[in-house]
Amino acid sequence: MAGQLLVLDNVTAGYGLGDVLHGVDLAVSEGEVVCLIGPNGAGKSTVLRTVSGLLRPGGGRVLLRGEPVDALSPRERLLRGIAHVPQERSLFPAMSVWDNLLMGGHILPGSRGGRADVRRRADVIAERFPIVAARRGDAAGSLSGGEQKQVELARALMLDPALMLLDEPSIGLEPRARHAVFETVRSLADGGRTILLVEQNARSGLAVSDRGAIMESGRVRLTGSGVSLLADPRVARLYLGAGGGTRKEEV
Ligand SMILES: Nc1ncnc2c1ncn2[C@@H]1O[C@H](COP(=O)(O)OP(=O)(O)OP(=O)(O)O)[C@@H](O)[C@H]1O
Repeated sequence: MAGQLLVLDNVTAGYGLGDVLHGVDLAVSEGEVVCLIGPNGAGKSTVLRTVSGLLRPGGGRVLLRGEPVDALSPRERLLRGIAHVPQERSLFPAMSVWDNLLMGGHILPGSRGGRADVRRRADVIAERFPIVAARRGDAAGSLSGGEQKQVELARALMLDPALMLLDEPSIGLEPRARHAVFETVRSLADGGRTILLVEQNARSGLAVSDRGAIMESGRVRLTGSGVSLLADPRVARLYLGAGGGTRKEEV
């Protein structure tokens, strides 16, 4: 299909004790936001790791713009535009917010990586993330979890990535910070960013996504538009909380 940025074709992968992914097929088009949902242990984070290169697939292919990237290192994939924001905190806590942001750009090769270019890009991004401007000199570790997540998202944007992989960005955050994360994802989506998102807050995740993909036991079982999955009674019963009502922990 034209415009497909990322394709996973029959991908198998695991951590040495047998496969966790048992033939994952998934495609993400340019400019599309796709949300992976499913029970704990279904393999959602593992899918993101096979895309960013933290894990090599045992079988199948991962294609970026039609070219296999399976053999590339995480760094090489980053340079091709795949930015992974992991679930766990990933800022350097003793470094300032600003230096953390600049770190996001230093991998840029050649002239794109010139210090002035990196600073200019950081200035542009700081305008979009008020927390970066407000706390730029503070140690990143002194920020709340939600604020750190915003800085992580800002840092990932330093490379102007072709594809953002966001692993449960709302997990563990209090409601206001969770809301802010979904607002950020929505504004990235509105700006045309291509995103593969993993979310436990399935309702909120699907609401900011063009499409959802439901994973179970290492396979994608069902895909559909975010709107259609939200309206599907089986999906509502299994993944969105009984009766389709908004669960307390959701935005
Ligand atoms: N580093 C690892 N080493 C060994 N096994 C792992 C590792 N990471 C994940 N697993 C196992 O792989 C399986 C899938 O985990 P994964 O984190 O991809 O699931 P998930 O769908 O993202 O679920 P969750 O919402 O719980 O994170 C689980 O059985 C998990 O225990």
